[in-house]
Amino acid sequence: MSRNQEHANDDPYRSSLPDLASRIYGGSAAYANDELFAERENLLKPEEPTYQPYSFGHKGQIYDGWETRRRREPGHDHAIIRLGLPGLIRRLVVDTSFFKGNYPPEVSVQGCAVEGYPDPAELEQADWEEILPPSPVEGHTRNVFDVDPPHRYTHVRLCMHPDGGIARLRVHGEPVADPRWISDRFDLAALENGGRVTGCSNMFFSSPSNLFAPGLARVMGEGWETARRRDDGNDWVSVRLAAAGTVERAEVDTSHFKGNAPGWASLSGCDAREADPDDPASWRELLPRTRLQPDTCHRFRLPVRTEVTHVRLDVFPDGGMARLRLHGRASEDGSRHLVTRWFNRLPPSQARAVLTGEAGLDAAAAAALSARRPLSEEEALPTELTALL
Ligand SMILES: NC(=O)NC(NC(N)=O)C(=O)[O-]
Repeated sequence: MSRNQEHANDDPYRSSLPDLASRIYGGSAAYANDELFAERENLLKPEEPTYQPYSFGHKGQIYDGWETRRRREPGHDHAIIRLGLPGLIRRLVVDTSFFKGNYPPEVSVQGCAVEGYPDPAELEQADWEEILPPSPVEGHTRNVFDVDPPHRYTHVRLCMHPDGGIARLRVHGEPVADPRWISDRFDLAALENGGRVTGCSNMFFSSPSNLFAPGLARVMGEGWETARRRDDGNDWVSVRLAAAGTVERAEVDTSHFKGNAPGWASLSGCDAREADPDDPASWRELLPRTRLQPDTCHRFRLPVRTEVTHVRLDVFPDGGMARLRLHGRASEDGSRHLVTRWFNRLPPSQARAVLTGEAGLDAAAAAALSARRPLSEEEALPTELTALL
């Protein structure tokens, strides 16, 4: 774990991972033991925090964050967040912007993974695992912590030692889909299914990860937008699919981009199981250069159907796009990858709950299968797991 109180932009890889807790992806501030001064929901707002000096409500100065009262008893304050995208957490940003005389001297973060829809009282009883031990933070600062916990979490708990206020909590990480919710044909590029941006020519105005976010973009800022190009090249983004598979249909959505949609787009694919994605010769055209309209969701059936692990979108010459959907089917080894990646990363308590619940194993058999992890992606799946799909 490393700590950096300057700025997250030193390592674009981790900060460009999606914020698993963001309200944009359905994150929810399920509980806080106290929020007298400012509400816990502010923690998950996608926009940067703001502050207006000398603005007083009934409880005190108004802050854009989560703020508890001054503690007069021993202990600490905590909030529980349900991740919109459960996954592997790689970077925490504890943003104390504008909290100067009232930030917590230390914070800690734990994670848990639970089946179903627990209420706050049930969540308090979950098996919480340490992600960040109590660690000092500065006021009015983006406090960045790189972390590598081994498990896929559905919830995180943020603790302030002993009390205070935090503007935003960002939980950057790699979403890991629950394969029980993946159907035969699905969006192989969607973040929620495990698609991940691997490269991009330009992200001046907004992040390419937005292309693969759930739902529709509400405004231009929720898409991917490049700067105006002043050379002969073209902009592009590449994505590693959630699983190896065949893309059958693409949705190329330029909604909200009216004066800045690309004129044309093309798609190409690469199979990293047998070729190097860094070698331009490894890429094969899936959709030829095709004219686009501004502010339009285009749907294309792909003329070339071949198994790929990566897809690249080229836009000509530049511009912005709201969403890119790549609907298709996982290959046999791709399906196996989706199941093993999920199952191997479940904390032991959730693995046992899955196996004794839906899979119907007794406690001893569940413990034995759980202990066989990590399962190899090369071998056939145990029947108890295929039965869940
Ligand atoms: N001026 C303050 O910010 N005071 C208090 N906080 C709010 N929100 O008024 C406090 O005690 O932390």
